[in-house]
Amino acid sequence: MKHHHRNPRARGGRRKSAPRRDPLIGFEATTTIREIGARGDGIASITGPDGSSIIAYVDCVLPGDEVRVALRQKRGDGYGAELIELMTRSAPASAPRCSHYESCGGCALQHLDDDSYRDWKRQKAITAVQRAGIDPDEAEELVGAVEISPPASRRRAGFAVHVGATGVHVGFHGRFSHTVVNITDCAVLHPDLMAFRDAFEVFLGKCDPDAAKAIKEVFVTRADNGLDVVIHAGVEPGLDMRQDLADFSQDLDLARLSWKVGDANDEPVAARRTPTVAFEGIDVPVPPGGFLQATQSGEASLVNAIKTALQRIPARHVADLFCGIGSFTFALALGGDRRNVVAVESDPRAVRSLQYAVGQSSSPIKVVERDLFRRPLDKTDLSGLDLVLFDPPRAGALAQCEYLAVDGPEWLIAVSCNPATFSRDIRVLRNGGYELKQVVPVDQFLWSSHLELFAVLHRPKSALS
Ligand SMILES: C[S@@+](CC[C@H](N)C(=O)[O-])C[C@H]1O[C@@H](n2cnc3c(N)ncnc32)[C@H](O)[C@@H]1O
Repeated sequence: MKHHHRNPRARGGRRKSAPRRDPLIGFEATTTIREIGARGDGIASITGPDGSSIIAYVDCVLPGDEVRVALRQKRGDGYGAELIELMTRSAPASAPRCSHYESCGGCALQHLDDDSYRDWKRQKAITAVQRAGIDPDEAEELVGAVEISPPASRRRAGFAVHVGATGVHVGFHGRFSHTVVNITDCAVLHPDLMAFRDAFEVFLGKCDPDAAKAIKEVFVTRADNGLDVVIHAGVEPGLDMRQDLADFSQDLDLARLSWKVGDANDEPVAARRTPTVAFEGIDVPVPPGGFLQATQSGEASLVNAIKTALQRIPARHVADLFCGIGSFTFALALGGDRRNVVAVESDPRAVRSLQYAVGQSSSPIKVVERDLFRRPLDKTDLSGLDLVLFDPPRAGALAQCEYLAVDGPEWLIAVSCNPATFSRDIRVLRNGGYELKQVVPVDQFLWSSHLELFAVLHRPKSALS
């Protein structure tokens, strides 16, 4: 299959402007893609000018593709390389699902057909399980089918903003550049987020350009009762901007719009109603920019997996660690039977939101503000628990897992957004006698290389004696 498709966006190998410190930047070569790597890009070896072998990471390619590439930036043990020419396509590729695929850096795997994509994600989960020390056949058996969120379902996004001589740009950063690509269509974001983006671009075009230039990013979360928007800017908004934003919020019926400068707390500029999400029918206020699972269907997959696991876990006393505003807390406390839950979280605003919802609903939940990296639950805290669920940020929960490995309860549920730290943490728990019983891969970041993992672990009481 010959293509000879010259990439129109490739910038060629001889750029005059920026001084080149690394002589390999800009070096061009022809090669064949070996495999798709963990970040979703193609991996190939090229021969450098001195005959040495260099690893190149190339976007939007398939294994077996013959390509001409130019090295653009140092990346780990190799170089991020730009596709200059797709000389031979190895297999039919899926047509791009949006008009920005080649220029926008948001998706890495749109060009895979649906089956290859599903296999790639499942294999990523299997690899993570193997890296926890489990042999390939067992890993293959443990990992279930991938639960993939549908297109147009992502409910939170951060748009980069650039206002300058080239006009107003609201979108995502391009591949190998700091340019903001004005995304006019997107196959992954919920239509409400895209409608906001379009309106915000028009709004900025009408604002005083100097005031608009201060805006760097805008984060949008789709709560159950409207959008929660946080604008990140270099300076405080002036009076005119405040008034314009209040009008804009009213026109778009936004739930809340806040403004944030640096690390300062976000200041609500238009708080028309408190954004809320419902967990097990209980409305929980969402703090500005607060964490939610990226899609509603991903959240539902995780909650279903928890409820299914609870059917065979005889738990009365449960801890929900890194609980956020309670995506799983209410399911643990109220799903099927009532259980006593201790919910632990370090973000004070998330703690206050959850506390408020617990108070309103008289749920059997105690909310504790605590930094679990510095002060993991210890032997005393863990005694009396039947089940601990932990859902840490990307860094994982190493310190907590070290305590669990020694003094943890019979059952654990691990939820992870980072397969690398998942493998490390599960390895620690297995060394403590836990057995991995089940892994469900949940894909909330369609066509990206990200993957969420849900796992159930069990340590028979006899293993401790
Ligand atoms: C991946 S989110 C999960 C939140 C919640 N389980 C959910 O599904 O909505 C990770 C949570 O860990 C919290 N977190 C981060 N570092 C923490 C720490 N050192 N101690 C306790 N919680 C922390 C974050 O604020 C965030 O709410």
